[in-house]
Amino acid sequence: MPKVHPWLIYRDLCSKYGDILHFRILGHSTVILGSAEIMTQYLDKRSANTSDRKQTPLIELTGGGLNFGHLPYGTWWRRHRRAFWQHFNPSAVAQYESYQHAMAHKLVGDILRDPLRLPQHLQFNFNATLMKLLYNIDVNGDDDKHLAIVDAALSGAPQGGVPGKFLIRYFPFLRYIPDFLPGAGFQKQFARWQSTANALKNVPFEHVKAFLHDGQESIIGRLLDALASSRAGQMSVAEEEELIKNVGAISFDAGADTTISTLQAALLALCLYPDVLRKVQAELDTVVGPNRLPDFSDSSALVYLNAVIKETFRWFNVVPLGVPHCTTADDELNGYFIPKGTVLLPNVWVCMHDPEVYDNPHEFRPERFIKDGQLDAGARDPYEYVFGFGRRICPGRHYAEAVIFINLASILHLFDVSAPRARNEQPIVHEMRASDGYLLYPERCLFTIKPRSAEVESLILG
Ligand code: HEM
Repeated sequence: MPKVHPWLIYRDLCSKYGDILHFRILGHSTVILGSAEIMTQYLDKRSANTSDRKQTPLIELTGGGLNFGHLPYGTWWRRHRRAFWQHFNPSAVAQYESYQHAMAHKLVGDILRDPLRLPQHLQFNFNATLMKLLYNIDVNGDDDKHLAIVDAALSGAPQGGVPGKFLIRYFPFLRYIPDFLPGAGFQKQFARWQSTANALKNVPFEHVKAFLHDGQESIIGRLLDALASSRAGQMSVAEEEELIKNVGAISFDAGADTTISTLQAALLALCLYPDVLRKVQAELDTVVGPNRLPDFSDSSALVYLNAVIKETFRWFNVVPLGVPHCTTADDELNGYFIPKGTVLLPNVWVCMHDPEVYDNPHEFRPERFIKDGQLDAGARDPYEYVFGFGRRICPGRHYAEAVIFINLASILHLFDVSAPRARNEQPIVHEMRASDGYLLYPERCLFTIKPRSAEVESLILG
């Protein structure tokens, strides 16, 4: 399997052999789905048989056991998903808006005080907001112990997804090699990752349990209350608690890197396309005006900003090959036999950069989503692809969209972003490089960020 930008290699192979591409490696079948039509046909419309996940010991070993996104399709996964969705469906997410708005205000204050640490401020904002909503924990500054737990826990799991990084993926018996043998240093690394994942699952959860009867409101508290009032359920208390812990922990594991990476990509795009930045700021000036920060109620009037967000999702796919699905039973797709257990990889990147659908797809051009002054309902909508498919579609998508909207609107209303300049005054060109694993991260993400006017400070500080 190609390790570097595999979506480009699959695109070339698919243009030669068709949009269903089959590989067989060490007895395991993998199918690449190479067009938007085939992804919708197979992963959305036939999701009863295409919603499983391939199991590998690496999930547990790298601490990914807390992420129910890895669970096989079945009752245990469904229960997690139902509990998660209760608190992340559109009307639940709407209840978090006032806190998200307050945290966006804090974010612009942090940027004003210390603009050089923009990526760290974005990370703090995302994790601190979730820590409050999930556990009612107020974090204190960057060196907060709960944030340290999140950071430590998120370092392991993505490593398990790096193709070829650990041979255990292909030879599971290697997991039993004792750690004192030469070459078995990975065992110590696995032990560390599992211990940090356990801390993320347990420490904030125990905090909620300790304060459960003090009338404090939080998502995990509400799930625990529901557990207390339905003791006659089908699951033991231990199972229920395990599920609740996982619902909390996955929000960081699945949500943080994806959302922060998308926000950074939007800012990066606006550095590279200053005309787009000027247009979005003109819109904010008209709709929001100089005397307040943007709010969620401005969203329907901020057509251009919403198009910028859609274009960011299209232009920069954080998960370019989606999260692999897997078939539960033998199947047939357009005349091809698909064995049970086949891994299905949707090449999301290719359908977001299809020149037949998006003219000049490598250009960042939000106008492609606007018609007659409104968002164009006829344009291919990135939200239908970048958040995955069928029964596995990302259940955190409404939360992610809200975070991205309010933070981006607030930053762009108050600050100018541009590429930093080298000593010879030339702008430092940003590079888009894939980080390890299946997540794309804009690397070398450097910005110059400055208040748009002298009034910004008083607006932020009130
Ligand atoms: C830009 C932001 C995000 C993107 C692009 C994104 C994308 C994805 C994708 C592609 C999947 C796999 C879907 C599939 O299997 O077809 C997924 C799964 C998931 N995401 Fe997100 N996500 C984002 C943010 C979030 C946030 C903020 C949360 C939580 C608050 C979240 C929670 C989840 C969960 C729980 C799953 C597992 C679903 C399952 O397997 O049933 N995501 N996401």
